Amino acid sequence: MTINLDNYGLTPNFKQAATANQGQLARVTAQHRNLYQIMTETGERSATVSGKFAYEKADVTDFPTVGDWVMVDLTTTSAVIQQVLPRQSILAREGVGNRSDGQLIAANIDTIFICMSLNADFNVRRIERYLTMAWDSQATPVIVLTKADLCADLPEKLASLADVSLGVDVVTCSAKTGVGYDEIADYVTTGKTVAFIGSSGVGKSTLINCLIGTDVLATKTIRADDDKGRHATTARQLLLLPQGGIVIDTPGMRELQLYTGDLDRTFADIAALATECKFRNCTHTTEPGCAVQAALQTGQLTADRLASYQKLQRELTYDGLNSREREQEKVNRLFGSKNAMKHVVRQAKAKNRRR
Ligand SMILES: Nc1nc2c(ncn2[C@@H]2O[C@H](COP(=O)(O)OP(=O)(O)OP(=O)(O)O)[C@@H](O)[C@H]2O)c(=O)[nH]1
Ligand SMILES: [Zn+2]
Repeated sequence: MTINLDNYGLTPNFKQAATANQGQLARVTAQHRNLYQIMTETGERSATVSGKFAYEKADVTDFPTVGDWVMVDLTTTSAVIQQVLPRQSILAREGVGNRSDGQLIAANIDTIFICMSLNADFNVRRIERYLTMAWDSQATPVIVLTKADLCADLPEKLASLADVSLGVDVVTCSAKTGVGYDEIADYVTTGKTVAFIGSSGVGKSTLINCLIGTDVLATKTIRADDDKGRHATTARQLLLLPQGGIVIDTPGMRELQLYTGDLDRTFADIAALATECKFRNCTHTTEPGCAVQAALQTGQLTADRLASYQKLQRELTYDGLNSREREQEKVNRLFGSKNAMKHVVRQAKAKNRRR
């Protein structure tokens, strides 16, 4: 059996990168802890990483994830992954517990569909968070508004989104009426890899099933009283669509949290205003000559959007820092710097002595 890896998203860039390495090219289609499923030119295989690889790679982000292009040794009884080719895009989430490193969700995605339903789930601020993450992954985001059939005020919702979507395509769809599905399918052409993110129950499985043409993924009716029942999809998957195109759908994809983000891209309006501020390190709070505050006064910028920007900025500053650095960052935020804090502490002590 010969598999045409082009259908699995192989591009000239990855082919080129592969020539510099030994072994066969393959794409990771699933991951179950340390065991990987890979698609090679001769079919699907199970694989593990080489001992050398595991020994040399310190960071979890160095290990393969679904969507990665890898170099494998297929001459041994069980296939061995020796190298991960440089990624064109990578989606990651915040580390669990006290691990500060990220957890990889998927690699080499072309388009990320940010799904949000037009009824209860609709939340412009949440779209902002997803957009920040999507831009940071290097994949192109597309906003998909689902369940249009349940929405009575579409023009208002679209208007409220306009300030946030900034150049991002917005597709409105409904599984009930079929509207918008062709538009979504247009992004998923042969060799293109896509992923769907968004809250539980917004209709991601419904969309994917529609693209596949069968009910490969079980859609779930949400029951508020049964939290466990909602996470029925367990295996990591990379699915080839019958009409061409690839969908990556992993459990991690479904519960994305903000890990890193390209704030200036998501908030291009605020970034542009900030260049007009008098001080280059302006925090846009109380500084004189602040263009962001000025825009707030004129109504050009809403207080909600600025608050959302500042909240994300705080989260991003804390991300990637260890606990001591986080503490330092809090001190900086409260007192400006450690010296300033010492100054405050000295003053307080002096004041106590005077009493
Ligand atoms: N009215 C309406 N219902 C929809 C639409 N799309 C999906 N649903 C329903 O919404 C429910 C949840 O859909 P799913 O596709 O399972 O949602 P999901 O985003 O995959 O959920 P998770 O797997 O938990 O992440 C199901 O009962 C679907 O039938 C739509 O366009 N209109
Ligand atoms: Zn400012």
